[in-house]
Amino acid sequence: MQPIRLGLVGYGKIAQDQHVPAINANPGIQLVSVATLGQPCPGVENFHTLSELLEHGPQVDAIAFCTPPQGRFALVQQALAAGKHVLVEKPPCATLGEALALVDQAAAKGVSALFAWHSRYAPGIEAARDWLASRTLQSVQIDWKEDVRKWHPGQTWIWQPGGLGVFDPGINALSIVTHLLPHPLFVESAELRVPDNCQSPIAASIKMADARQLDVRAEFDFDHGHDELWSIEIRCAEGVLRLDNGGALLSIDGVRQTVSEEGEYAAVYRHFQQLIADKASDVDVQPLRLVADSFFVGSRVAVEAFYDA
Ligand SMILES: NC(=O)C1=CN([C@@H]2O[C@H](COP(=O)(O)OP(=O)(O)OC[C@H]3O[C@@H](n4cnc5c(N)ncnc54)[C@H](O)[C@@H]3O)[C@@H](O)[C@H]2O)C=CC1
Ligand SMILES: O=C1O[C@@H]([C@H](O)CO)[C@H](O)[C@H]1O
Repeated sequence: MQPIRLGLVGYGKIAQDQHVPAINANPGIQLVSVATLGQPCPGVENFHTLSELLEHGPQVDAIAFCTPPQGRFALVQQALAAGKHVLVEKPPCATLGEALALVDQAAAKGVSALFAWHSRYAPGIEAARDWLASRTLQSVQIDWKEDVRKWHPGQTWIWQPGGLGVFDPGINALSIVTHLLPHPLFVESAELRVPDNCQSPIAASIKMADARQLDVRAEFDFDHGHDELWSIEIRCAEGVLRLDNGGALLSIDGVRQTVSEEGEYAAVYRHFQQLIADKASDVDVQPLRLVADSFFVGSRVAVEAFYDA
């Protein structure tokens, strides 16, 4: 069977750190071209724009999008209009409306679309989901804290409208809990702490619940120390489940559990391959809805200016 011929748009940090290594390790996918405004990708044909890639590059079956969320909607629409399958990094778009439009447009074109909530593919997630399925949930505590200087060095887009600020990593935690919990969540209140020189928050506290009043709290911090804290603790009547290191580690009542050995992005691309084979899509917008609602109801607290350097 011929490998999927893949184009990629936005050869930046995550494309270099995760996407290209995962693609190169998957014999069923071949990266053939890149469109990017930054440094070119070795070993493939490079272009500055998606239009040039589509018009002058080698034939592609699918396109992966690793650009910032601002402006991504028009790019993905262009790929869908050309009949390409699409894999879209999180968050899928800068707004909920754009994401919902992509869902409809992919279905109308009959191509496969994947909103790549990469944290849902962390090694401990499916084992956690299986354990929780028969448990009585009591409360959820999310602590998602990292250093933006380490994970987004010099990326000014993240502080601009549509860049989400601390919700850029925080949405990963929301993608996990919306995958693990049985009922939809609603934002009850939020506090967004916005630096004087930024358009998006550097920290946030969010209170959520489901229709059965499950108490779900989240603390996000983008100005955390060098050692990340990416943890979710779910207290149940039968015991306490804890995901650490972004879902890579799973413990139940303090006992470490056996988890998958597959990395997040290897699993993302294996899932994309399967969706194309099944002529299906996986385009959940719940995490983005919770972010949008946090911005709707969140109180703003001005905090001191943030400087990357
Ligand atoms: N930095 C990280 O650790 C992670 C980032 N992500 C997500 O991946 C996306 C990208 O993030 P990063 O790679 O960190 O950003 P980045 O700023 O390092 O890379 C973005 C790339 O897109 C290119 N670009 C921008 N507009 C373009 C356009 N119109 N056409 C072609 N290329 C264009 C830029 O030249 C740059 O190379 C974001 O949505 C982010 O949430 C996901 C997981 C981890
Ligand atoms: O999606 C994201 O993940 C974190 C970090 O790379 C941990 O995986 C990053 O801040 C955010 O964009």
